Amino acid sequence: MTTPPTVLTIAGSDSGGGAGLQADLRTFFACGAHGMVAVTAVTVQNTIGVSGFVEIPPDVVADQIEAVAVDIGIQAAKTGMLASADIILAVASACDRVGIGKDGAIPFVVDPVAASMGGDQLLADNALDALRTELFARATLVTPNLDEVRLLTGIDVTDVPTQKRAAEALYAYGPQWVLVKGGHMKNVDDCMDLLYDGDQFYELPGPRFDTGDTHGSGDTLASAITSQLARGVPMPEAVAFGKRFIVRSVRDSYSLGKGHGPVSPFWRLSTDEV
Ligand SMILES: Nc1ncnc2c1ncn2[C@@H]1O[C@H](COP(=O)(O)OP(=O)(O)OP(=O)(O)O)[C@@H](O)[C@H]1O
Ligand SMILES: Cc1ncc(COP(=O)(O)O)c(N)n1
Repeated sequence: MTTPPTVLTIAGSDSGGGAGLQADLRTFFACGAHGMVAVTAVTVQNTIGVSGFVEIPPDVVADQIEAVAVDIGIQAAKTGMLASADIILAVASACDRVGIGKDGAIPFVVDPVAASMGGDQLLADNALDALRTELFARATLVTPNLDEVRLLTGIDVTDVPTQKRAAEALYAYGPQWVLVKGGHMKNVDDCMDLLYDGDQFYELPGPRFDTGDTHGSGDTLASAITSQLARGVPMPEAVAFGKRFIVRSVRDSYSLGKGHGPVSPFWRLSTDEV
């Protein structure tokens, strides 16, 4: 069998299996990629919320990245929960050593996870600066949701013009591409994500499903995009694929436990095409 593209997630574990590295690996698999993991934190989590987490020592996070890079090779990488400024610094320098990032050969998707969908904090307050200066500057693509946009830029996105202004503000931190996700936009019937390359805006419209079962939607979207970048697909097409992928996965999300159920990439295991 042909070796599939090899992709790395640098992310936290969700014991409930809905988000985090579990969602990333599930999506990589559904997209035909070989998934690898540098674990950053182990959360104690279910569908109701996150009751705690322990961080992996920063040098162990860096060692995981280097171990897979020197042996297996990485064709694209993404980040999820990074927990602390020290882990961010360790990830940034490991990325430089192995060539991950816009100045290296390996596409790098930075999903600036700050909190769970239930509002539990997953990133230390003092880590926002490191996220902006160390990771955004190295990123091929950053994929903030509207709460993360507010934390990172102070901009309250309420419509398409403010979504565009936020994309411009985030682009100033140095990523090659910015995707401002519209899942948290209030009082709208659709979910429009906006891609920006410093010059052109690309609108990615999509339906809004009336469901609370969207746990892991951000991770799933970023992982689907990463799996395409690993194949050398150009960014606008990779993001368009990711959007089609997440629309199907939210449509097929399922209820689990007493809280928010996960989005599901299982539809991709049937013979249906996106
Ligand atoms: N109810 C919904 N119906 C359809 N698409 C949705 C819905 N909610 C989110 N999405 C899509 O899912 C993706 C993730 O969006 P969102 O803005 O919710 O990011 P996120 O907050 O990082 O996700 P999460 O925290 O739930 O993992 C986007 O493409 C968004 O448009
Ligand atoms: C380990 C981990 N990583 C990421 C998320 C964000 O996902 P969501 O916003 O759907 O809760 C999470 N809850 N847990």
